Amino acid sequence: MAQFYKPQARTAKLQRLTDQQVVGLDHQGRGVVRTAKGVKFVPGALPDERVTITVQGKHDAQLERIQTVSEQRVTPPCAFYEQCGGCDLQHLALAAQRAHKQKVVTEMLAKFAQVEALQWLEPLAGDAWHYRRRARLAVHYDAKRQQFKMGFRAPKSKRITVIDACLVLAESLNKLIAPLQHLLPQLELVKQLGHVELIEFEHQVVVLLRLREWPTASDQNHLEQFSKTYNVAIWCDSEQQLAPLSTSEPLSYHTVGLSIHCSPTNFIQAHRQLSEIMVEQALTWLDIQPSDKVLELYAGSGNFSLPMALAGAQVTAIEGVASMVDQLKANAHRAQVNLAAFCTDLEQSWSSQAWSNEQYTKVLLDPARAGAPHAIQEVATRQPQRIVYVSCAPDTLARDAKVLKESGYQLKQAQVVDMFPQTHHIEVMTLFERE
Ligand SMILES: C[S@@+](CC[C@H](N)C(=O)[O-])C[C@H]1O[C@@H](n2cnc3c(N)ncnc32)[C@H](O)[C@@H]1O
Repeated sequence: MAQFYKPQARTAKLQRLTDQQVVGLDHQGRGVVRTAKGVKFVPGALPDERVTITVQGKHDAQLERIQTVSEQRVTPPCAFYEQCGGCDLQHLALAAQRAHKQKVVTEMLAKFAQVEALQWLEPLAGDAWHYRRRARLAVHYDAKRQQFKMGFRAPKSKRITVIDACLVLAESLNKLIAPLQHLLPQLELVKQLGHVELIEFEHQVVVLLRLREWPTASDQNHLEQFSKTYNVAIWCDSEQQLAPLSTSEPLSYHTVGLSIHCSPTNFIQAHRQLSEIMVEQALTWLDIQPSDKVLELYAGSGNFSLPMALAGAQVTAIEGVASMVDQLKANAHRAQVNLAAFCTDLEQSWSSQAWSNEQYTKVLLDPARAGAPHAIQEVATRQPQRIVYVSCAPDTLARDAKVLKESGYQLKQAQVVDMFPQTHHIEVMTLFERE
């Protein structure tokens, strides 16, 4: 029989390093340690601490022991903190979290764009606990063992950390977790459940079940009962349809000056207080006048565009998801404001888009984490007076800020929005003006 050479499986050697100095925090909230063998990133470690670490790869290391504890270290109050991948900065005092976020943005702007803000405003801050109005819970059902798991993913893993409460979720959502853990394994649909979303709207809390098929009559009865007991609307999103199982109040969220109707699958800003405060700040920075023609990019269902139109500007809103553009148009019609909305992929050439030939005085953009690599070039060539760029990723903001700087814009103001307390995620607003 032919024999083949089989290389031995390589087992990574774990190296333990004691008494290491933590010199900073990176943009993912990990402690930075400079060892003789290069920089290592250590989740859980804080600047000014001396620590023992186990090196786990070229750049990764695990925190084993803290010899000297930072004055900024606090005890994480969440029982699942060690296993859950959700909040990775609970061990850092809140003021230090905010200062760290501002530092990360400052450094990225300097390093990648050679841009410095003329003025940093104090972070926009709200509740630091029970603030999140939307959560997606991962689920897994092991049919053999009849074991159901629902929770958040563990750090850097597909493993689910089962939870019965979450300290950053709005109370209206938090109180549903334990009852859902009890209900869902009893239903037939548990075998085909993709995930569960909990969303707090203005007048209605929604439990959204992602399924392959519509629930059976028996499951519908159980869910109906749950809906009455906990005063929530159950929505199902199957391959065939997205609809509430029974009656649901119209779904809406409040922004400056009006309520915006939306669907449970539409994007809404995470923090239940800060979304509206952030919109107010954008309106102030843009200094909206009735003579303004404003272009809003990545507009969602109109969180910024509708208040700008209510303030009297002529607004053109662009969004890539058709259902959100439909919502935006319906909301504009309801509010009787001067607003045009178009469904366009902003990362494709704008040359065939009639709306792009208009002259705009001001631009607001709020892209997803990928930023706006193409759109920012298009904006820069049009030379609006003011640009407000809202970002949830400082690295792509810095990349796009470089384009604005090279096109004659100055970064006048910047402000961290503490949209995701207890996590390393950063939201920041910036105001650019033509020099
Ligand atoms: C961070 S959300 C902001 C939504 C809105 N500004 C708000 O406050 O609710 C980003 C939005 O950009 C949209 N989007 C992402 N990539 C896009 C693209 N290439 N073209 C157009 N829209 C896009 C998403 O669908 C999402 O609605």
